[in-house]
Amino acid sequence: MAAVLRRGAKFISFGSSQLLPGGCKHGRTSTLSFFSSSNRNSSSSSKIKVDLDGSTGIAVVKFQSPPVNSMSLDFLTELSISLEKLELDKSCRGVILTSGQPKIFSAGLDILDMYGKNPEHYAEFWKSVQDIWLKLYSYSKITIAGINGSCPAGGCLMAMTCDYRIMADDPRYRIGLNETQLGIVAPFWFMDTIVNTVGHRTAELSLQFGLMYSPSDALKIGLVDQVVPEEKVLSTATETMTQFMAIPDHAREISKSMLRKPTVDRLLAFRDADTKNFVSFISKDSIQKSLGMYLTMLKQRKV
Ligand SMILES: CCCCC/C=C\C/C=C\C=C\CC(=O)SCCNC(=O)CCNC(=O)[C@H](O)C(C)(C)COP(=O)(O)OP(=O)(O)OC[C@H]1O[C@@H](n2cnc3c(N)ncnc32)[C@H](O)[C@@H]1OP(=O)(O)O
Repeated sequence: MAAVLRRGAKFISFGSSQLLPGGCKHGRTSTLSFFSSSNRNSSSSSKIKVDLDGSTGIAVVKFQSPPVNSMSLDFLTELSISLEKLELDKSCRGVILTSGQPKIFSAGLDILDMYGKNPEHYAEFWKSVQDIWLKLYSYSKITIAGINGSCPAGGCLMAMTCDYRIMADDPRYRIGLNETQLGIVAPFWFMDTIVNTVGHRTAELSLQFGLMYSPSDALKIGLVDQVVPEEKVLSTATETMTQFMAIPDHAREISKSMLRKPTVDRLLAFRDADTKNFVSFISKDSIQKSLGMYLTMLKQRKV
């Protein structure tokens, strides 16, 4: 187990928490680009860039929220709007989710949205997390995650909602649900999602230890479907998308929906209770204290 936890990685410890391997720092500015060809349809909000190629029907949705694409309320709202527009757009058949930030797919939920705020904010934030999961887990179009960097917690959850996951072959990158390492508990629908992805036994170990996997270990347990050199992540995602597109949409869509509906329905049935649970859990003094210490440690650590 220790080998799975630590192999090849330089972890930074704080209390019982382990961080992802460090080493990368990020610029906080980003450059937006626009395509002029009539077959391409680009739009860019501040945190999400969408490039839809009308000739292939493939949209690339790029996260561009420096430094680490953390999923803040703003990020989630912008992503939700972009996904909704693409779902309504008949010229789009598939969406590739990837990152425009170096070395990070997404650092997961933005801890600043879960720290030092009031209960109304926590409830609004949590509903937006539920919303993006519901949208992606029941998305009618094909979704592929091009995981070109580390992908902890909420980042891993988002990748797991996709129909297929391709991860860059860089031993410094990690993916997994590390919530217990932060002293928090992954909600039941995070758990359902990982069980559906890797199976019950692997999910038990993964969740209890808060395991973060290297790309090759993630491939072994089926958390990702393919590992390729980083420069090939997008081209492999496009090739894979073409294979999905060869299947009649209605048959693929109905199959996906039948497989995922029970999991989606479970959150829909308990959505309000789940929000209340989250708000009461995250508002606890002890949890706030842990999150505060974790944030301080994240900001202080220099590698
Ligand atoms: C029984 C009832 C249950 C009810 C349910 C209750 C609770 C469930 C609740 C929550 C579930 C949460 C899921 C989550 O997603 S929590 C978030 C988990 N994410 C992490 O732990 C990742 C932490 N980050 C890292 O390990 C590294 O930052 C990373 C490897 C991603 C990148 O390393 P790098 O060295 O490149 O960059 P850093 O210098 O560490 O970071 C730069 C900058 O960004 C800030 N930051 C990093 N991650 C986050 C984050 N998730 N949110 C907010 N801010 C983040 C970091 O502090 C640095 O800031 P600054 O110093 O530049 O100001």
